[in-house]
Amino acid sequence: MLSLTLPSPSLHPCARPRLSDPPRPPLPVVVAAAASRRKRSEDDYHTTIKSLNSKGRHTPRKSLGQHYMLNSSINEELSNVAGVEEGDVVMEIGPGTGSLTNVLINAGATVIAVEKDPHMATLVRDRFGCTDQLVVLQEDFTKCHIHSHLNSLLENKNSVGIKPRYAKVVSNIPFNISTDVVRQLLPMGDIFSEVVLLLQDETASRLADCSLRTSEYRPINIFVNFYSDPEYKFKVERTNFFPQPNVDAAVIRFKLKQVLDYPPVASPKSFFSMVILDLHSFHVNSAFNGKRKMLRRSLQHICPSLEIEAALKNVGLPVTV
Ligand SMILES: C[S@@+](CC[C@H](N)C(=O)[O-])C[C@H]1O[C@@H](n2cnc3c(N)ncnc32)[C@H](O)[C@@H]1O
Repeated sequence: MLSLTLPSPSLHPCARPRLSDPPRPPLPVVVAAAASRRKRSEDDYHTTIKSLNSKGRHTPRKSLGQHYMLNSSINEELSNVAGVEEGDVVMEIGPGTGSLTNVLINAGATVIAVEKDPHMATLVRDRFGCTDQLVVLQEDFTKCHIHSHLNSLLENKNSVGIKPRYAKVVSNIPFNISTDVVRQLLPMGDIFSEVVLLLQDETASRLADCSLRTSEYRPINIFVNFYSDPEYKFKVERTNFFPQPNVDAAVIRFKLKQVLDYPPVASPKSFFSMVILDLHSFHVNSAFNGKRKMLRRSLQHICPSLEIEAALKNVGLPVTV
């Protein structure tokens, strides 16, 4: 005969002690924290599909880049690449069914998850209902006030003495907001130490592997290298997602620089106005506009050619460069 054994209530993370329970000796802080967190099991193909089929909506939304991760070892790797550990604060963009969220929580992090789709926000909230390790914000990340959300969480951690000085970002993001995410997060070295993203493979290589003085080096590379040290970590085949996208993905890590480590420019704003026209779209102007033009001509909208020539001489470049 099949017999089902219910887990002991005292093992459940939400279980409260009963009056009839015998008194327990106090646990050391680290052990107590780990014990209060029962490891939730890994997500695989079946759990992800089951979770998507729950609550009556089945079809992933293309407009929101909903390609769900089916391979929990890739989620583990994402967390490892960011070195997520007990007490960390991690921001996750687009938790979806919560498969990566689960890994981050199991690693001991407090997760602040920003999900645009109200259906998925409810799903992930319900999944982790009783934990204090998760805050779900139903918001569009590209319009989110990250500093205000993060600062209060980091301050709370600080007050109990286990504040990591910086938070981390670990996310499998919709490919269509990659540029927005990079533009928004990389200048935030004051609150994040690293940003680990699962992006379209081609985008990840373009952001991490381009070297100066090659034709692939674009304005966005100047931006990325100004604010961070990027590193392409590994490729993720498209077969790991549901529904399967038309392209492969890859994990990239950006180690964010502190303000003191930025290249020495008078102000980042005026520097970027010289090399890039529009930081929102990375449309080019200025130095990148017309690579065959002389700089003294293409930068004329910033200051007179004579001043540009003097500046070029000052750094040892020919005035016709
Ligand atoms: C590629 S799926 C990843 C889901 C989940 N993290 C996983 O690995 O299976 C992207 C998720 O981001 C959400 N999303 C799309 N656009 C968003 C935005 N602008 N802000 C926040 N979340 C967004 C989608 O609803 C979806 O849940």
